[in-house]
Amino acid sequence: MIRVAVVGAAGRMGGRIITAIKEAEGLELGGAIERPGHAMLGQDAGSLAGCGPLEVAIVDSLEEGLKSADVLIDFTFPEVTLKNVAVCARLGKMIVIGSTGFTPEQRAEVAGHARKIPVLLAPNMSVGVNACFKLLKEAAQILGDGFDVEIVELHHNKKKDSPSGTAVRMGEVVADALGRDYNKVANFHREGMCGERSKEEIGMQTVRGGDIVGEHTVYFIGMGERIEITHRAMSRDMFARGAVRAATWLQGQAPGMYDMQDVLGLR
Ligand SMILES: NC(=O)C1=CN([C@@H]2O[C@H](COP(=O)(O)OP(=O)(O)OC[C@H]3O[C@@H](n4cnc5c(N)ncnc54)[C@H](OP(=O)(O)O)[C@@H]3O)[C@@H](O)[C@H]2O)C=CC1
Ligand SMILES: O=C(O)C1=N[C@H](C(=O)O)C[C@H](O)C1
Repeated sequence: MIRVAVVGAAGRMGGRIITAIKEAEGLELGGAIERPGHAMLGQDAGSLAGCGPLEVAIVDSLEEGLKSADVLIDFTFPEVTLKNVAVCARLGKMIVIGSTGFTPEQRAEVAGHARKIPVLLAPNMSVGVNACFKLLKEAAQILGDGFDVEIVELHHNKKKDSPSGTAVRMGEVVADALGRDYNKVANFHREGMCGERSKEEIGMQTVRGGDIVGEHTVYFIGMGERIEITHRAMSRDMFARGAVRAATWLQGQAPGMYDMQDVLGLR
């Protein structure tokens, strides 16, 4: 039995992940962690998630929450995850990271800890989005420099980071395939007399509102024709199932950085 702890247990993703653990074969919830002072501390994590009591109370100490766990699933925020991955490295526990919004420096810090433990970091755990990454690479290679690339993402009004981690990865995949540096060609802002569009830039647009789970469209816009590759998430459950699949896949892996492309055999 693989014992999984969940940090951010009372969050939108935390509850879905706890339910996915309960529904999965060969896994059980080993710990549930929330931030100090959280109103749900002491509550049964399963009851709070809506999947029935699991006899695991939500605690505010990561060390305590990890005592009966082999692997941690972390869907929180970069600053929180950085502290958590350091604790996991110290305790020799594996970690699956779904948090988004990392700077390149923060990603490098996570990778430093991956010298000691297996770390899976993926901005999107869904099979569909990971298939899209492959489709985008191929589309960019076929279409080349003759098509302008624009990326639009839509999310709920509670999302804190922008653009989404998925949109950033889509931009990186397309930029790589076109031989460009994403950090140099991403254009996040057009306003006023900003001039004609450059050939190299990749436009990154963000929409926030209501309860949209997550939608991403990459436009390849040519002269007289346009290709759109879109992924729409209808619920958070496939992200949660992806995270649980990743936690299972990590068992027995050597220390290092992995992502969902490894889990799904898409490398
Ligand atoms: N990789 C993927 O497939 C997906 C990634 N995500 C990402 O997951 C992250 C979380 O998203 P979501 O669930 O919607 O966000 P939520 O805000 O609903 O959940 C985050 C939870 O973490 C808690 N938290 C904050 N600080 C700490 C701390 N120090 N220790 C423990 N828990 C803490 C929050 O508590 P409080 O609210 O009280 O601050 C909250 O309950 C985001 O970065 C999002 O982009 C989301 C969906 C899919
Ligand atoms: O915050 C969210 O909700 C989501 N975040 C991820 C991201 O930033 O890409 C994945 C998904 O789109 C939902």
